[in-house]
Amino acid sequence: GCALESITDYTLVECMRGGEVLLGLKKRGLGVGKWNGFGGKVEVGESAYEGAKRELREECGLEAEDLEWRAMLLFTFRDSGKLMRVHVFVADKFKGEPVETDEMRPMWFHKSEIPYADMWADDLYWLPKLLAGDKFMAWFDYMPGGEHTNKVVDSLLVD
Ligand SMILES: Nc1nc(SCCc2ccccc2)c2[nH]cnc2n1
Repeated sequence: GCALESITDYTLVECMRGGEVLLGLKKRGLGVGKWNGFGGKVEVGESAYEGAKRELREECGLEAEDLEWRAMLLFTFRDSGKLMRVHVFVADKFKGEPVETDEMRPMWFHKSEIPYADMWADDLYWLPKLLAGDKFMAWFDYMPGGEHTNKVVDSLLVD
């Protein structure tokens, strides 16, 4: 096995409105060409909560009133030895309309029409749980070929 070099904290915000979820088409960087929630690295000196609000604002201009923490996703990448710890929040109160930026092209999708074929492969395993209102932790282990095995998806009984 390879030693895991380092852990990096990221955020991911799923904005919900009347049965729809706001996704953005990533225009550059990690996950380019995939639809995803809004997020990025947690910066030194900020909390995951503050980082989530900042990334949402930077990536589509939405100002979330309050975010609810709902999941923690661990991604291990065997080829690089990197470990991503992603803090997932849901927002259903926000000001403004989403706008396209050079990072993301935002679009509302009905919960029954999520474009999983154009998203990270693991999203199929955990996004439905999030949309169902669950709180959970999950670990996805990515092999060099890009395949992943879902090691653990564990519902949390926290409130
Ligand atoms: N949905 C989803 N998101 C990510 S990274 C999310 C955090 C991030 C990182 C960098 C830029 C923007 C957002 C994933 N990684 C592996 N599977 C994944 N699924």
